[in-house]
Amino acid sequence: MANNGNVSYRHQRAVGPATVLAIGKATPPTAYPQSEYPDFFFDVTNTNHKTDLKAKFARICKNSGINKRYFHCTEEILKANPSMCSYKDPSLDVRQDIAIREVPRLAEKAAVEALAEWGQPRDQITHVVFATTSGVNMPGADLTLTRLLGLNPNVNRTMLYQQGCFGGATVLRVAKDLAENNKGARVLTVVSELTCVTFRAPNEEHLDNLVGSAIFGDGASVLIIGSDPVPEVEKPQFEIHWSGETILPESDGAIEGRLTEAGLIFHLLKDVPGLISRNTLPIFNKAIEVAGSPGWNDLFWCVHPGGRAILDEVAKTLSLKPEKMEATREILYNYGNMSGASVLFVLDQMRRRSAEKKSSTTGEGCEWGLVVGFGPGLTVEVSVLRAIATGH
Ligand SMILES: CC(=O)CC(=O)SCCNC(=O)CCNC(=O)[C@H](O)C(C)(C)COP(=O)(O)OP(=O)(O)OC[C@H]1O[C@@H](n2cnc3c(N)ncnc32)[C@H](O)[C@@H]1OP(=O)(O)O
Repeated sequence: MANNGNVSYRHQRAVGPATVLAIGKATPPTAYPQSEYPDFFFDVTNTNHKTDLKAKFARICKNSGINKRYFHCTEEILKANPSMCSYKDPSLDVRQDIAIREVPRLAEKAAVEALAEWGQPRDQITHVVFATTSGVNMPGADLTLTRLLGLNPNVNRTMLYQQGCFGGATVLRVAKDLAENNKGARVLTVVSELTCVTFRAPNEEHLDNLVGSAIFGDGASVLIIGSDPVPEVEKPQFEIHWSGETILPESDGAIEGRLTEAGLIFHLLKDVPGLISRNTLPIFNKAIEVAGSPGWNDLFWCVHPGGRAILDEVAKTLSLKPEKMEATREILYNYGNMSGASVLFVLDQMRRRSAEKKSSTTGEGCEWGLVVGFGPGLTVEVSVLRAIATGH
């Protein structure tokens, strides 16, 4: 009897590792140049009289490594919702109204791109894993997206709210387990983030909010993940060989968010870059064992572009060559920090750069690479990916 049970379990599982079969991404249509953002931000929040604060904000924007960001909340939307433009007026209802409607819509845009690349019928999607830190409701954004896309109502859904910025790596971990443990599974893996929940006026007493206002942006990314790709039909981009997460020591309160009547209020300690760079070696070392522990510069790197200083510190600690962070810095430059969606934009950038440069693998010539997310906890979440040979 026991043997029969084992055999039946084995048949339910896939043979090979989970693979990334397609990647789609989306932003709202309106881009805001970072050089013009201080004027926009202080105008729309009626705070131009705070000249010192504005000068400091302009300095932070200039040093952010960001060229532009995309926002759903245009001047018109913000002016129509003045409570969002105050520092802490009650505004949760207004913010929730926007997030509940727009988070799945932005995800839909990214999903349509991913589904087109994948090229298979939508009813072959067996699972949806959806993460967002932007709003919360029942039933969740996963159900709305399932309806918007016309997926099978029997699709197995997992909704992850309030993961913060490590959500992009969490969805990879969850999708990997689903794909490998359910033969034939095709997992629509989604992160969609909007700053409508955090946008607020600047305040001298809350300088970490000022930093957030200089770096956060809107975006959604969707991956299709499955094991045992159908030869000649599905085109795997990366294999996922290991995923895990850790809580960094002595990091309580370093990144926090609290959902309040005034929306989501963020707190960031100044030492976030130091805390991350000083404490991530153990999880990186553990992760790369699966790849035979190659050198840091032998890997390709997809890091959550949380802030320029974090990337600088991580690169310095690991003595990474400048090119190792280029894909990550390009996403920071072109989109800012889109919370959990960002690191999956970086993964897309990695394969695009590899194609443009005719690299021998989808990881710019490297066989192995890391996807690194971090966020509240401080939590660091890592996946080890194996790139696919391109034939060049
Ligand atoms: C949401 C999630 O779950 C996950 C996330 O991604 S959370 C976001 C994580 N990102 C961060 O924490 C940002 C890390 N910081 C940075 O990248 C850089 O500080 C920056 C790009 C924002 C600015 O860089 P910079 O201008 O070169 O220099 P830096 O000295 O660091 O900061 C500029 C000013 O902001 C202040 N500042 C920076 N971080 C601050 C913080 N967390 N709280 C309060 N003040 C802060 C500095 O004290 C400094 O003030 P002065 O000008 O008065 O000296």
